[in-house]
Amino acid sequence: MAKKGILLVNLGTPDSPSTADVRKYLDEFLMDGRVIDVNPVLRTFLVKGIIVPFRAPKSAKLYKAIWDDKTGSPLKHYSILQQQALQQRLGDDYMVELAMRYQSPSIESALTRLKEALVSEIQVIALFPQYASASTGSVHEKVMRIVKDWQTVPNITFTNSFHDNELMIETFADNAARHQPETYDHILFSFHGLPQRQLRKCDHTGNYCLKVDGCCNTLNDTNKFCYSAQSFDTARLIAEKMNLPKEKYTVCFQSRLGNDPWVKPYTSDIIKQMAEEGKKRLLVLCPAFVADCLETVFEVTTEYGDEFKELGGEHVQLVESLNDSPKWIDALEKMVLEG
Ligand SMILES: C=CC1=C(C)c2cc3[nH]c(cc4nc(cc5[nH]c(cc1n2)c(C)c5CCC(=O)O)C(CCC(=O)O)=C4C)c(C)c3C=C
Ligand SMILES: [Fe+2]
Ligand SMILES: [Fe+2]
Repeated sequence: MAKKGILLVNLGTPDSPSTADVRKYLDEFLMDGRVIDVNPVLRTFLVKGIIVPFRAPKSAKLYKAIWDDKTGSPLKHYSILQQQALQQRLGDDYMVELAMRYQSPSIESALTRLKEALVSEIQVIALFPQYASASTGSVHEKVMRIVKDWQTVPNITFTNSFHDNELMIETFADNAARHQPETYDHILFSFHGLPQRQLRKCDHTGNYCLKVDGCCNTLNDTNKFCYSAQSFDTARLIAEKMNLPKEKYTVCFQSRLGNDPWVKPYTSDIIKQMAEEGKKRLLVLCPAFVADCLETVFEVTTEYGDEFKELGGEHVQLVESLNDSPKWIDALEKMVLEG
């Protein structure tokens, strides 16, 4: 019997923390028209002329700080563990491949392996809980661009988002519980940021996102594909699971790039506000990521940790991501079995 193919795709990471490899990674990532969504001439000028030359040496230092001698990039390491654990769970009727949207292993190589194994169908799971054109949308576009040249295109399904997946929500809550949240002054749900322009572009009505007061603080039929609305909803569900009252947590957005306005509130502003309010200990969950990576390990623990201490705070504690927690693998298994 033909196997069913599963393609797990995460964002990607440099092949090594050398400046040359980080430059190559940033170049491929930021030249994606769904990431830096301006016209191609301006994008080429901004990315190749300004952002990459200045950012690559700085980012290489950050990657060196999180690079493990044996396992390399945390993002790739945990992604491999997730793929292996899911393959083991699903058994021989399935073939689970891992790809990265940028750098390696490439989506093209993973799809070729599935094609050569003559899988009966392919389920693509972009490993981003909340939908954004710059993440999930880009993975789906890339897959479609590759298979359009195949003579035989098998049945392919795409998982658009899984921001409210129950087992995923439980895993984040379980991970937080191990840190005794009651011993912290406040809990932050810090999501990866996105330019505001990209939220507006995903609003098919053109008059809701960032136009109506509190537009995306709750999820509804109009904003159900909005990255910000899905993020607020993920945070609400984890908070409910943790029995957190509303006043005990704040949703915020980290990792800005460039000078355009990004989704608010910014994590850096909230860190400052927390210090001004005399809060000393912060517990931070990052539910936009299914694996620990530069944005969690370095940005939250080191950058925000140092910033908070300089402002009078005492400690910023990161809650580890889903990584290879058995319950998260249960969640992936269920996504596959329920199609
Ligand atoms: C959670 C999903 C992600 C979205 C949406 C996203 C959008 C987005 N990102 C940038 C710029 C950068 N992101 C970087 C790292 C990074 N981003 C994500 C996920 C999303 N990005 C992950 C998982 C990572 C970590 C990768 C790793 O190797 O650990 C970086 C590189 C790091 C750095 O140089 O600081 C950049 C740059 C933009 C512009 C954007 C939306 C427009
Ligand atoms: Fe990013
Ligand atoms: Fe929105």
